[in-house]
Amino acid sequence: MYGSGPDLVTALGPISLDVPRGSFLVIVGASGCGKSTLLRLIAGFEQPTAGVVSTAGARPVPGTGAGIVFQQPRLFPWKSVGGNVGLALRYAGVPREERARRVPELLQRVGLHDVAHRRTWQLSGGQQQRVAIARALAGDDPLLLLDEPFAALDALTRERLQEDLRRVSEQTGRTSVFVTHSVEEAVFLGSRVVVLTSRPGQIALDLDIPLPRTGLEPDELRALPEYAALRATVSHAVREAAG
Ligand SMILES: Nc1ncnc2c1ncn2[C@@H]1O[C@H](COP(=O)(O)OP(=O)(O)OP(=O)(O)O)[C@@H](O)[C@H]1O
Repeated sequence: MYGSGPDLVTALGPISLDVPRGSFLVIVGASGCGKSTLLRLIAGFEQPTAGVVSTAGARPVPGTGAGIVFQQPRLFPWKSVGGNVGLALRYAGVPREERARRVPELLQRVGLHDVAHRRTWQLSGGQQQRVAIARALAGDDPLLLLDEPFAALDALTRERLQEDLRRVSEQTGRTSVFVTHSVEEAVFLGSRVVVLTSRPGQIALDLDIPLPRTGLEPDELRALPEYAALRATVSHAVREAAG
């Protein structure tokens, strides 16, 4: 709950979710249903009014244990692309020599190895969001939290970033929680999709996405009949949940 008295807002209803290590959970729901609140609870930025949140068996401590990517990349404009990633490594306590080795590695992962020396404001929106993802991966935190990271991007860039994030999540084995409005994005990225009802958000659908995580090209995956069926199921649940 937020606020009090006449300003009281119950953002989320009772929610019980267990996210196994290594899974990719996508939370979908209408605007204002509490998706970001749920993510902020997991990150430890908010405390639940009732109930318990625990990550890796302990109460989440803000700023530790999770790499976070927001809708806007929030990069440091006075630093180069590599400098932004290097700073995240420094905050994570990585020594200088190791930082020099790991910055190019992380940039390679998100397809930005050739722009390491550019200023971040010289990059496109999609490239900036790639830097934000590299930065979130830098801490080696087991958890990756992403709050509508691709919402501000054009459709083609968004698709590319979804494809790269799916690959990176497989390669790094991070446990990911990703918030979106997009059913398409949810089914493509998630190993599991949870649809929330409108506020106060509760679980309307909790669906495993048993699609192959490796071995298929993105277009092959999107062309599978099972893909279309899952998309239809989630889409139906989103419409029902919005009331
Ligand atoms: N700090 C706050 N103080 C008061 N109310 C808040 C606060 N943060 C969120 N809310 C309210 O809680 C509800 C859920 O907000 P939240 O941002 O979690 O929803 P959301 O599903 O992420 O929305 P969107 O998809 O539009 O980003 C909304 O009604 C919002 O106005």
